[in-house]
Amino acid sequence: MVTAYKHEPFTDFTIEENKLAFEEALKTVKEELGQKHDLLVDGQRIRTDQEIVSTNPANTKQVVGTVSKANQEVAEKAVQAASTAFEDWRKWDERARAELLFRAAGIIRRRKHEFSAYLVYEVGKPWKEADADTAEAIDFLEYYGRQMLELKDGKPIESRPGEQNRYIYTATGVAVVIPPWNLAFAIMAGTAVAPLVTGSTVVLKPASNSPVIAAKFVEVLEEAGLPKGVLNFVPGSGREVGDYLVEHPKTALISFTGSRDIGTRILKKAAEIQAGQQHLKQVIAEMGGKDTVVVDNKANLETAAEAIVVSAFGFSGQKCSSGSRAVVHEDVYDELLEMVKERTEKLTVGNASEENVYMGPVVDQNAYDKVMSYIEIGKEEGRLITGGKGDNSKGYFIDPTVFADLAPDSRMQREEIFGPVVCFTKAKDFDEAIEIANNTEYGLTGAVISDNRDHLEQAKRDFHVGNLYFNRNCTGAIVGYQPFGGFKMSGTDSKAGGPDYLALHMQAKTISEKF
Ligand SMILES: NC(=O)c1ccc[n+]([C@@H]2O[C@H](COP(=O)([O-])OP(=O)(O)OC[C@H]3O[C@@H](n4cnc5c(N)ncnc54)[C@H](O)[C@@H]3O)[C@@H](O)[C@H]2O)c1
Ligand SMILES: N[C@@H](CCC=O)C(=O)O
Repeated sequence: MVTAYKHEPFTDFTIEENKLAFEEALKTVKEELGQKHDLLVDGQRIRTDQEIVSTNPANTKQVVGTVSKANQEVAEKAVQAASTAFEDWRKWDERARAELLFRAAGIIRRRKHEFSAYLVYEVGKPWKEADADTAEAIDFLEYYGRQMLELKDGKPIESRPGEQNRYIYTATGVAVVIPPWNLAFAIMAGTAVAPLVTGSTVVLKPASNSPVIAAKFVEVLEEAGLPKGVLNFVPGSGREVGDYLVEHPKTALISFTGSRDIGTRILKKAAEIQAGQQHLKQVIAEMGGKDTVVVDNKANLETAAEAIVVSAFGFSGQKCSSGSRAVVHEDVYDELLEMVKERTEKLTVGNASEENVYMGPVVDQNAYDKVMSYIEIGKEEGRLITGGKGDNSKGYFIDPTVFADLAPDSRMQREEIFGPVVCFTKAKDFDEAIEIANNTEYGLTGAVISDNRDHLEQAKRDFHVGNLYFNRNCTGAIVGYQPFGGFKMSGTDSKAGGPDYLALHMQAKTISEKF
């Protein structure tokens, strides 16, 4: 019997003991930084001459680790190993596969601060964000393990006298898993273990900004007892290794999380039938967002200001769920803008390894350049209220930035910026606010701050997003509580951390027997 699923609690760093424990973990991990991490193919560790050097975005001189880099030859071996291992792994008892996930969750829970400390150094996560990322990784392991136990006997269907019918789920085959760097632990771990627990084998190509945390996770799975070939770890270039894995005729399932451009490229490539391919590839693609906080005229403005600031600036706006747009009723627009400005100016920006830093850096030079160029566009399209400055002398720091008076169809209000920038647009009434909120090609998350029940009901019906929140921020979905995934160009709406997610990784089989 397993206990009922409950999400992993977040660490309260105001408790001295927790704060000291985290500082200790940061110190220990700092001493470990710079290690070399190998590829893993068919249970064999491989060290290559070519390496990915992972550095701390808050202090670019600090090397977090170097990770061997796969090429197409290694990728080929990884697919072949996964294909061979599949024949045995798919026959494992579902309970044994689920228990492996529970063991891995236990290992991570015991070393929770160590993993969070790696996230602080590798992607510049402030303490709380790093802690939440690790907690979510644990949640995915615990939740998907339990989901597999629920699905292991299939789902009930009707039988008739003399005829017994069954509906069961079977494993798919070789799964290629391509995660992003932003929820560097949670999404990487969650998207890797979902196919694993269903009996598929995995080739994991981590994001190049966060390969060290992925290498640490692979070690955990080995320690938990994962057999050789079942998970193969091949960090490498997206174009070279990513494309190769996606196109491979033995790839049966692709689980991608990342940008719209790469996601749509993968969907297209996966649809092309390769020589020797005998199946259609299943694709899960969770992509970008342009997420809106809508504020009504009858609303608690304290709640609204808090929701806008948390949604926009948590992890420096580098979440697909980040609320980069505020669409506000004209009656409360000026007052709310002033409240958001005040709150924003109180936020602390700095090296995420220090306590009480609200916002760390953005992840790399490309991200820095991209966000700074959007800030220039913002100055032309709107009115700069606060922020707007960056400093990349030591790390990639950008001030939390607020723009006002953006046209609904401006570039700032349509394109994903993926940085600490929020843009205000005025709406004459609630109907117009929802219309503006829906006017992007994305449909991932959204929030409505309103005390008007009719308007909340209207938003349920008409606000076209996969994750809709009322009277709170639009980030921070919790596994098992707020299954996550978007509409439109935000993806295939797979709802990670939800009851339907595992089924997307399997093939349903109907078995009918006459007596
Ligand atoms: N919807 C979601 O659940 C969700 C969650 C997190 C992030 N995101 C989105 O991810 C993006 C940020 O992450 P990112 O910068 O890592 O995205 P990205 O698209 O640049 O990269 C994602 C992954 O794809 C790989 N990749 C790159 N080129 C490839 C190719 N040609 N073939 C195969 N793989 C390739 C990368 O190496 C990385 O592992 C944002 O758009 C964000 O909104 C979405
Ligand atoms: N699931 C996360 C976002 C993942 C994308 O970056 C959230 O709900 O904030």
